[in-house]
Amino acid sequence: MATSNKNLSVYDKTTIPNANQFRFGIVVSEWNVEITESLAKAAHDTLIDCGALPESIIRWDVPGSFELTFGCKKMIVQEEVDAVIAVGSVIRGETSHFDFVCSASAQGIKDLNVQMDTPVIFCVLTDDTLEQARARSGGKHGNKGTEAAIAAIKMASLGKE
Ligand SMILES: Nc1c(NC[C@H](O)[C@H](O)[C@H](O)CO)[nH]c(=O)[nH]c1=O
Ligand SMILES: CC(=O)[C@@H](O)COP(=O)(O)O
Repeated sequence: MATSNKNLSVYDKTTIPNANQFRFGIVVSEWNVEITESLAKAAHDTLIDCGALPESIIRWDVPGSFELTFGCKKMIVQEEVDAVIAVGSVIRGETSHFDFVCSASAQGIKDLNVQMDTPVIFCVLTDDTLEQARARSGGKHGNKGTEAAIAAIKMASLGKE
């Protein structure tokens, strides 16, 4: 199912564990800051809406999506968090750099989920245009930050019911 058929901001709180028992990390890329700030705000606000305490949400910023892997790993090691949300926006340019940044960030975050015991949520938009990114960070398709926050709560509670 494509994003166009599933609004990223729709969730049913009755199906989501209370987030008040968990600590969350949010690691945010500074590239395409208009997009990443919208994603990060939606993630933060959704965590709060689902019961997370403001003092239980820790935010760090990194230069770009390539650095998300290191930032999330350091967050897991240094802070006692129950889940980390990796926030980025990669937008295609003139060269193949887009492919390498997308692949590296996706593979790096996947590797953290294999190697570490703390879930890392992939909240990285990989778009061909700024219009596509805007549509998925608070536009017509909702906000991927909201989707990521819900995933973070569900993964933090996995096996703890
Ligand atoms: N072009 C984008 C980048 N590029 C920067 C890399 O992520 C990285 O910071 C740099 O190569 C130094 O290691 N990053 C994004 O997040 N989004 C882009 O569109
Ligand atoms: C995703 C990127 O790294 C890209 O935006 C950089 O642009 P370009 O490929 O034109 O150098």
